[in-house]
Amino acid sequence: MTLLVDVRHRLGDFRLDAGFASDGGVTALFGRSGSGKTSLIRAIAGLIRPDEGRIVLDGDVLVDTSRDIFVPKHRRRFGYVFQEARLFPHFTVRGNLAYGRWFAPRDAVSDSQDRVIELLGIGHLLDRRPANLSGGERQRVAIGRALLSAPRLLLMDEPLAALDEERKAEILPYLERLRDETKVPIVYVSHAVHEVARLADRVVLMRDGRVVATGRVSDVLSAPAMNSGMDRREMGSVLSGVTASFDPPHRLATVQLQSNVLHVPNSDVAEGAPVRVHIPARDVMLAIERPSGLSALNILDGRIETIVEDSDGMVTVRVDCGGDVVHARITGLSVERLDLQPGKPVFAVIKTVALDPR
Ligand SMILES: Nc1ncnc2c1ncn2[C@@H]1O[C@H](COP(=O)(O)OP(=O)(O)OP(=O)(O)O)[C@@H](O)[C@H]1O
Repeated sequence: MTLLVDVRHRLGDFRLDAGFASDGGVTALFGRSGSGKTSLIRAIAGLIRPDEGRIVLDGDVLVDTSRDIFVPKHRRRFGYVFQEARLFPHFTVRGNLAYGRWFAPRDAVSDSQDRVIELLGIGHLLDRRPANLSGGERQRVAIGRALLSAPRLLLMDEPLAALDEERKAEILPYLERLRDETKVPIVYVSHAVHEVARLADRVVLMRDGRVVATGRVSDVLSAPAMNSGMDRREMGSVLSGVTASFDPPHRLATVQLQSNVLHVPNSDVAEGAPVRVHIPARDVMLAIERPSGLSALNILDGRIETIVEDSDGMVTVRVDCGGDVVHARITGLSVERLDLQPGKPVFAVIKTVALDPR
């Protein structure tokens, strides 16, 4: 699968001038409110006809303004999941799913209904109407309906934004299964760094209608790329590892990184499963001696690579912990007091609660 997007479009005073390429998996359009994520995904969906540009999926030209090509929305065969589920209130869940299926072309190879129902855990809800579902359940049905239309591409615009934290946590594992167990490529709009860190393969970071960075999650969500488009408080590091063991009584997984291990809470992931851990830089402290008597479970030894001063008086320190890069946001005063400088060995103390398993 190859998706090429390159569009320019004016909306009142706002100018969208953005492009990216994706070769499958989950591509997150990420950025602050008003950066143009929704406008860009609407252009991909065919809900906006761009002033200029091209959109090509697997060689199929959907938009090419120079040749006056614009394939209308209903002929693109994309699934769309919005912030709110938009189910048909008078249909049961079964009826809503059947509606999705009805749109699938006869010759389309789609996941079977049973498979989709199982994947999203909605088998016990089939006879209910949307009014009798929780927000998270409604959203799972909306995703099921979109999947059953055999989409070539699934577009998801802040699908979790309307849900409370508990519902978000409930639905995220289903989105992970969707990513891992179906072949449908996904473009996923979000302004929540944790969600993107967990779900996305690639990130397209947007600001003021433009793409300011694009690449692997671990590269784009780390400082300093984040500086260019995100709230500094959200800066962090994304580390990839493998679950080495799981301790059910304490609900703690041990994650093997390149040369360190991390203890990650609230995770019932299987041993051997790949995991991705997002560590907000503000939740990392630095020490020049190995601390003892601390409640923090994760203390990694490393060496300072760079120290970057931010305009707000805070400092971002990049620490190489045996091949994994961890960023710490600390005060300039701490840098002076501890005499921190590139090359100096340090210990990165990570509040365990800050870790989020993939
Ligand atoms: N039809 C329109 N006419 C004029 N301005 C518009 C129109 N649609 C969007 N905009 C403006 O374009 C900018 C980008 O909006 P967009 O919804 O794409 O951003 P976003 O990154 O998705 O934001 P959010 O996370 O808040 O949804 C905003 O400033 C918005 O006010």
